[in-house]
Amino acid sequence: MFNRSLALVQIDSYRAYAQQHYPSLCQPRPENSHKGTFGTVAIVGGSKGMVGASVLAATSAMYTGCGKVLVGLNHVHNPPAVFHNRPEIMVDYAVDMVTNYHHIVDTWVVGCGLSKNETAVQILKALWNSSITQLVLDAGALPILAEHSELFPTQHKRTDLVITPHPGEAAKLLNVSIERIEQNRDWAARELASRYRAWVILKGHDTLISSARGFLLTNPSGNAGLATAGSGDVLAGMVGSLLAQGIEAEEAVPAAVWLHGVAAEVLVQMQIGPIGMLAGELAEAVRWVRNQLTLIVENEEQTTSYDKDFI
Ligand SMILES: NC(=O)C1=CN([C@@H]2O[C@H](COP(=O)(O)OP(=O)(O)OC[C@H]3O[C@@H](n4cnc5c(N)ncnc54)[C@H](O)[C@@H]3O)[C@@H](O)[C@H]2O)[C@@H](O)CC1
Ligand SMILES: Nc1ncnc2c1ncn2[C@@H]1O[C@H](COP(=O)(O)OP(=O)(O)O)[C@@H](O)[C@H]1O
Repeated sequence: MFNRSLALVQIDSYRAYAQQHYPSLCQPRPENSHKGTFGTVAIVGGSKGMVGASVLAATSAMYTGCGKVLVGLNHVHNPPAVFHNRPEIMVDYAVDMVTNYHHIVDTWVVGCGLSKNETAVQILKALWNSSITQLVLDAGALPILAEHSELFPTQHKRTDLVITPHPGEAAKLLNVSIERIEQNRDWAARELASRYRAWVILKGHDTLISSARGFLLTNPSGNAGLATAGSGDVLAGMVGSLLAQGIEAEEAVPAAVWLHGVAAEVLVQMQIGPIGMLAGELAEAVRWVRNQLTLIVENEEQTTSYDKDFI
């Protein structure tokens, strides 16, 4: 049993940091907003046995504040039971989603729980060669990119391409060892950014972010509680969500990584982790932090006292 006593969270320093670096995160919702105001994210993934990854990404996209989320499942026609307590999510077969829904989707997030097979390759190829403007490639999409480079011309015209490799995936993309990546993280992030003309989130302790032009940033937030199954899926959903909300990639990409790390820090402050922290708990903490950042605080010394009821 974890300690359910009232936890104190030092949210004010996070708010001050966000106001300086990620002001869009601090904007309260306009009174006249509607679900279309904050964009639609499509998650493509969830192959047999890994549907949970797509649910985690979709849930975190909604908790991060986008208006609508669709999930396109590879292989599984009927939404599995894991979707039953998430009726907010629109679920369809991935191939149908790519064909029929592209006009309503702002940001596509491909790869969470996606197994490598011919259908997955064709889905990614169709999206890569389409006119969609915002594409986030995570997890299962990355080995496809690495192994079928002939299908994915790097001279694309996409406005925002984001790739989110962990060191194992970066090693495959660059055809080097994981050790080489870990010893040369700056080089790896820049090389991938330049090769794919993409924003790169090179994950792990001290996550590195590279812009397509090679500008590097080391994310200051997070902890080892993030080393848990599905926390990368949560991050992918968050990146897609902030982009779909119309936040420029320059801000949205590092902001998502920072917010993800802050949510993990808040959970530790609440004595939920680092050991045993769950990706689903992380997604809920993201919602709480996101809302806290939008509050206007009159007394800067104030420390927000918060109960663990949001979990
Ligand atoms: N509930 C679910 O459905 C879940 C599905 N997941 C999905 O499972 C798929 C594959 O994930 P797996 O965990 O099996 O395999 P991964 O490809 O994530 O990891 C395979 C190997 O890569 C290396 N590696 C990973 N992270 C590293 C790091 N930070 N530093 C150094 N080496 C590292 C390790 O050797 C690791 O065993 C993804 O599509 C993912 O979305 C996972 O996210 C877990 C949860
Ligand atoms: N020791 C750590 N310190 C900080 N962040 C970590 C640590 N280990 C993992 N993370 C973060 O957790 C996430 C793990 O993502 P990933 O490896 O894709 O896992 P999964 O596939 O299970 O979702 C990444 O955002 C990564 O940066």
